[in-house]
Amino acid sequence: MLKAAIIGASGYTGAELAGLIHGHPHLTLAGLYVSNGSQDAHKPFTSLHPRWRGIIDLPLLPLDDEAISRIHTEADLVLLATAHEVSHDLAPGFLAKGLPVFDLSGAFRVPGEGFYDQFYGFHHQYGDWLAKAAYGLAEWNQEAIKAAQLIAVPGCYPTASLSALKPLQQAGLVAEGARPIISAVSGVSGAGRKASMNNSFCEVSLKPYGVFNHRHQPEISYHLGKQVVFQPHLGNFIRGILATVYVQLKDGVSDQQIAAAYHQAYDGQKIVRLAGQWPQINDVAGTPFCDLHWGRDGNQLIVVSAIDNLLKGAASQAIQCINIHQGFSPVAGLIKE
Ligand SMILES: NC(=O)C1=CN([C@@H]2O[C@H](COP(=O)(O)OP(=O)(O)OC[C@H]3O[C@@H](n4cnc5c(N)ncnc54)[C@H](OP(=O)(O)O)[C@@H]3O)[C@@H](O)[C@H]2O)C=CC1
Ligand SMILES: CC(=O)N[C@@H](CCC(=O)OP(=O)(O)O)C(=O)O
Repeated sequence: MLKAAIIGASGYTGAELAGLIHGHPHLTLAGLYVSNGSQDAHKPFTSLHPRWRGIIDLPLLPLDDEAISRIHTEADLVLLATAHEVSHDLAPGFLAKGLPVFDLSGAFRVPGEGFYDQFYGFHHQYGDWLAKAAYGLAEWNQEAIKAAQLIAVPGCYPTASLSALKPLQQAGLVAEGARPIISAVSGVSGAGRKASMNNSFCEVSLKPYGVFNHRHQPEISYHLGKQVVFQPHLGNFIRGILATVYVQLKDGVSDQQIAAAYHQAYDGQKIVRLAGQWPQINDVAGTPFCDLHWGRDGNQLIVVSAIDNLLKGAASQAIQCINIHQGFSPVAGLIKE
């Protein structure tokens, strides 16, 4: 069994990771950590996440110097379920000790001079690690994930969007001049567990946000190799993302070419399902799946992609990355085989 330490374990994605690792055939928990000074330090994990009561009876430990030394000596791998700047600051220390790091934040996803200053509001200090990190889009980057010590698990909207778009782009079916348009709705858990006015129950209402300035637009464009228009919306539900993607096809693209692109990409991949009907959030919430379906009218293609933002959009994709990195079955701990 490999011992996995989770930093940020009281948060929404951290708690999902704890549950997945607890049930994983080859992984065991090597500590659940929160910030040094967290108001939740030393509380039982289950006092915040009672659905794990009687199952994961571990305390939330403060990440002080002693805890960091303990992780260095006792853990086999580290999961960072922390904010971007926190991951940026923490990852290099664990990497320097030789530990593999799986980071759920955006801190190591997109290389490029000035990218973090512009889209994340901080100056990136670790260009060497940024350049070496593998982008953990599990169905697409297996060789890089296997080889890297640092895996940057993609954002939730990028996972839904890239899963829909990459087969078409790889097959060369997308019209040259036109930008694919992604209109996506996320549940409120996408904003994390910390209280804010935006995610308070009485304030949440279906609405757009981040118009022309959301950091996932450049993440999607960079990893697709083509500029996209990306528009997120906040929905009044807890978990899940539904992304509707509008793609202009090249002249002459046949139905068979579209189907072949998706089948070539995903046949044999158990997590991405070609649903055969329009996906809906209820079919994927609480699961590691990404469901896809498409329809066309002439050169206009619409692809719909549905995921659970906390799972395929974060925690279960991190487990897929660990599985690939360690040579386990790619779906170990996620789907019964
Ligand atoms: N929510 C989602 O759907 C997705 C989130 N992500 C990314 O994953 C990361 C985690 O997101 P999410 O789970 O939603 O966030 P939450 O806000 O729910 O949780 C953040 C966690 O980090 C802990 N934390 C904060 N500061 C530190 C610190 N200095 N050292 C150690 N632990 C710290 C918090 O506990 P405390 O403050 O008590 O210390 C808490 O456990 C973020 O980078 C997010 O962008 C990625 C994809 C999807
Ligand atoms: C609803 C909501 O607020 N969603 C988050 C996306 C969360 C996510 O994917 O995480 P990364 O920040 O790690 O990329 C947002 O739009 O910022």
